[in-house]
Amino acid sequence: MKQHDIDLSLYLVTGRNLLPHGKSYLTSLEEALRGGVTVVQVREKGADTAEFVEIAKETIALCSRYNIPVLINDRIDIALASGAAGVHLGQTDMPLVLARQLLPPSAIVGVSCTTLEHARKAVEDGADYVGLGAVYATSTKDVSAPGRVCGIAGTCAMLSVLEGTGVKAVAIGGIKSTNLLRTLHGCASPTGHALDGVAVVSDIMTSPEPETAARRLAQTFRAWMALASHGPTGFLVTSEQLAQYTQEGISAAAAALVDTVRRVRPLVHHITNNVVKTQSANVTLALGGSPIMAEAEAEQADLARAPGGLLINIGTVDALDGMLAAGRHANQNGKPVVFDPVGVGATAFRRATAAKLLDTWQPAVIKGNAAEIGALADLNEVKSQGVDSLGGFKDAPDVVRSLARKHRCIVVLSGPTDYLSDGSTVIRLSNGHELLGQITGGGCILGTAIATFCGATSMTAPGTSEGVLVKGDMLLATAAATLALTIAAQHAASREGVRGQGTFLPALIDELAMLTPEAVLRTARIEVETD
Ligand SMILES: Cc1ncc(COP(=O)(O)OP(=O)(O)O)c(N)n1
Ligand SMILES: Cc1ncsc1CCOP(=O)(O)O
Repeated sequence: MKQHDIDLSLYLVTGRNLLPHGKSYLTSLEEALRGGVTVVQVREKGADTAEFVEIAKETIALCSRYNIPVLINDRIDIALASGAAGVHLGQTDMPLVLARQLLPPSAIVGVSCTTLEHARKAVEDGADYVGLGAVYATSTKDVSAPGRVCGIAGTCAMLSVLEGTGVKAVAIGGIKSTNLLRTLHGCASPTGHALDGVAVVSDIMTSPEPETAARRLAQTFRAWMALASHGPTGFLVTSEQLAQYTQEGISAAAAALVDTVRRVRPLVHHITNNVVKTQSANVTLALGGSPIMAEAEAEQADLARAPGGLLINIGTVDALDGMLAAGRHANQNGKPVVFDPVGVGATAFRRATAAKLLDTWQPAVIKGNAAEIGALADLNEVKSQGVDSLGGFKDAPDVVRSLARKHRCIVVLSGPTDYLSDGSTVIRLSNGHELLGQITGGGCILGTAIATFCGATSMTAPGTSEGVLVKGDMLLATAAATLALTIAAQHAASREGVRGQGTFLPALIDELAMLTPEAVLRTARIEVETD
C-alpha cells in the first residue's frame, strides 16, 4: 500500500502512558480499531529499542487483522525491524530524503510541520503526508515553546502550500470530538483545500471506551466529508438556498425572518462592551429576541445549551476567558457565533485578542467597519481613528469575498452601503440613515441584530445538524438583520420629533419593534453579485 491508498481520516497516535487504569494497550487498540481508526502510529517515548520493536510487532499483528496500516514514530530502524508500513518523522528526526534511502520504496513517510517553511520543505522532499500542528494546546506533548502551537490560522496557511501537490495532511494537537467539527470547518485554504484527516492521541487513549471515542470522531468526520463540498466557507449551502440569492429572494427571506424572530424568540447571548449593553439588550427585545448579557467563564457551557445566537464584541475586552469559552461551547452546540472585532486595527492587544479568539472558535459571521475589516484582511487601505473608520475600499466586494474565504464565514462590511459575502456571492444593501453612524454603538447593534437573526435561523432550519457547524443559511440571516436595522433607521430618522442622535435612538428601538415584513419587501435596496 502507498500514500494514495492510505486513509488518514482517523489517525491514532498511540500513548500507552495515557491508558486508563486496568486497560491493556492491545485491548484499547482493538476497541479503537473497531470504532473506526484508519491508521495507527506507534509512538513510544519511554521504551528501549527491544521493547519498541516488540510493541510495534504486536501492533502490526493486531492492525493487520483490520487491514489498518501501522507507522512508526521517529525510528527508521524500528520500522524496518517490525515491517511497518512507514514512519512519521519530526523536524529534528532523520531527514526525509535520507529516510527514503533506507526504507523500501513502498514505505509511507509523514513529516511534522508547524511552519510554512516546514510545509514547503516536506513537499520538496517528497513527503507522502504531513502532520500539521499543534493546532491547539495539548498536555500530551510539550508544545510550550513559542510558535509550537500554529493554530487554525497557521494550519490554513500550511494547507495553502499543499494545494495541487498531492501531499495529504492531518491536523494534530488538542483535537477531540468536541472540537472536531470546528477544526474541520476552520482548517482549509481560501480555495477550500481541506484536511484529509485528524491525528488524535488522548481523546482515544485516555478513554475507558476507546471504541465509542473513535466512533464519535469517525462519524463526525464522515458526516462532515459528506457535506464539506458545499459553499466556499464550509457552511452547507443547498441549491434551494442558492436559488434565493436574488433581489426578490433575499427581500422575501428577510421579510419572513422578521416574523420568525418574533415567533421563536431566540436567546441572544451577548459578551459585549460596556458602552452599548443596555441599548443592545433593548434592540434584541425590540426585534423579538431575548437578550442575556453573561460573561463569566463558568456559565458558558450552560448558556450554550439554550438555542439562539451568540455575539462576541471586543469593544472592551474585560472577559477574555468568557469569550473563549462561550465561542467554544457555542460551536459544540451548533449555535451561530457573530464576531464584532471592534477597533481591531487600533492596538496590538486587540489584534492579538482577535487572533486568539479566531484560533479558538469558528464564527458564523464577522461584522466590521472598513477599518476593522481592513485590519483583519491585512490591508492598509483604510485608516482608523480609535474604533471609527476613515473612508472605504476601492473594491469592497473583493475585500469581503476574500475575507469570507479566509475566515470561512460570512463577512459583513458595514458603512453607508453594507457589503455581505459568503465567499462567493456578494450582497450590497443600501438602506439606512447617516444618524445610525452617528450614535455610539450603531455598529454594535448591527452585530446584535445579526446574532438575533442568525440565532432564529439556526433554530428553525430544517434538516439534520450532523456534519454542520451551524444549521441554516447565515448569509440570508445576516442580510435580513442588516435590512431590519437599516430600514428601521430610515423610519426612525423620518419620524416627527427626531432631531438628532438623542431622539433618534429611542425612535429606532420603537421602529424595530414595529417593523413589518411588508415594509422590508417595499423598502429593501438590494443588489447581488455572484462569482
Ligand atoms: C501525525 C503526526 N503529526 C505530528 C507528530 C509529531 O511528531 P514529532 O514532531 O516528531 O514529535 P513526537 O511525536 O516525536 O513527539 C506526530 N507524532 N504524528
Ligand atoms: C504528538 C503531537 N505532536 C504535536 S501535538 C502532539 C500530541 C497530540 O496529542 P493529543 O491528541 O492528546 O492532543
